[in-house]
Amino acid sequence: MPLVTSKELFENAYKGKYAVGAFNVNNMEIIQGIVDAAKEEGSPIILQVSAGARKYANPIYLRKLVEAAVEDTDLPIVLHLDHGDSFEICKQCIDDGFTSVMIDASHHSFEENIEITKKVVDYAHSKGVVVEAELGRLAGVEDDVNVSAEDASYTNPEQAVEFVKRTGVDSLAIAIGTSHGAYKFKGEPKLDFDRLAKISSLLPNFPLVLHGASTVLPEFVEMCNQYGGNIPGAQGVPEEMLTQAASLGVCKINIDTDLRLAMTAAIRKELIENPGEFDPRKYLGPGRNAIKKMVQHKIKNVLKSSNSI
Ligand SMILES: O=C(CO)COP(=O)(O)O
Ligand SMILES: O=C[C@H](O)COP(=O)(O)O
Ligand SMILES: [Zn+2]
Ligand SMILES: [Zn+2]
Repeated sequence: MPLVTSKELFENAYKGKYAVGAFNVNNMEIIQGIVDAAKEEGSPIILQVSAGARKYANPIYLRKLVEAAVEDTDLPIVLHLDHGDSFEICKQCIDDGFTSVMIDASHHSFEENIEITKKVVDYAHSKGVVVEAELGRLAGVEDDVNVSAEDASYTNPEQAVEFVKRTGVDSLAIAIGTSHGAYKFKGEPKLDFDRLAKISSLLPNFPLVLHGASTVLPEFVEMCNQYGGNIPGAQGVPEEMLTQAASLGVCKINIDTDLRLAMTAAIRKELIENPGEFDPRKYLGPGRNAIKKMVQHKIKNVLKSSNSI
């Protein structure tokens, strides 16, 4: 099966009250770990590429690796641009064969966000590609720009309706208290579920997207710290909150930090326990396994998208 768009995946997810995982990819082992997990769970999957990933791995390599995953597994896989910050990068990815792009003009004014998003939607739709946009601002580090928690603002439900109507966008990332990275909450984790329910009720049958949705699993933070790491006070979104969000119209849940932590923890352990080892396969292999196990757990127990293809 060729790469797919997320249209049908989101329709099914919306009806089934589950979410499709969108995982960030940067190299072969990460792609293989995620895709193996999805294959075992019989789940569709979104592989997303950030501007940073394009810079690190070279866009051609990533695209070819994802094509290899499609050929190898026959799974419904979406190739998605994460946080595209201009029409130009979105167009580049659309022309390169991506089936989905995100235009993140959330740092612009409401009117400018609409204008930029609409331009991407018009081009993408003419090529059969779907578009995700963002309204509201997430706290934390995003797009290489530091947005302080005070500056972050949650999505306005009425504006969300107007935004979707005027842009024709296919899905919308909303801000309800999540943030990118490993330090999401200072005290008790808290998301604005009333706001999510309101947005969802005003936009029936419309897929919402949750960014900054890593849980920062204590198991991996502890393993990193045990084997020479220094990641104190890291905290993410509790898994039950993600499942709850999926039942309220969130059809796409973005996870990157949990991949980073799982892989790093496994590699740290391997290198410390086997100081004489210098074959990269001996530590990248366990890194890939750790990703597979973590993603399989997310798909099965948190996002609940198993056996949905
Ligand atoms: O939203 C994300 C990518 O767009 C990833 O969020 P995390 O940092 O919580 O994994
Ligand atoms: O949204 C942020 C993702 O985690 C991607 O991060 P990155 O820009 O460092 O690749
Ligand atoms: Zn953003
Ligand atoms: Zn994001």
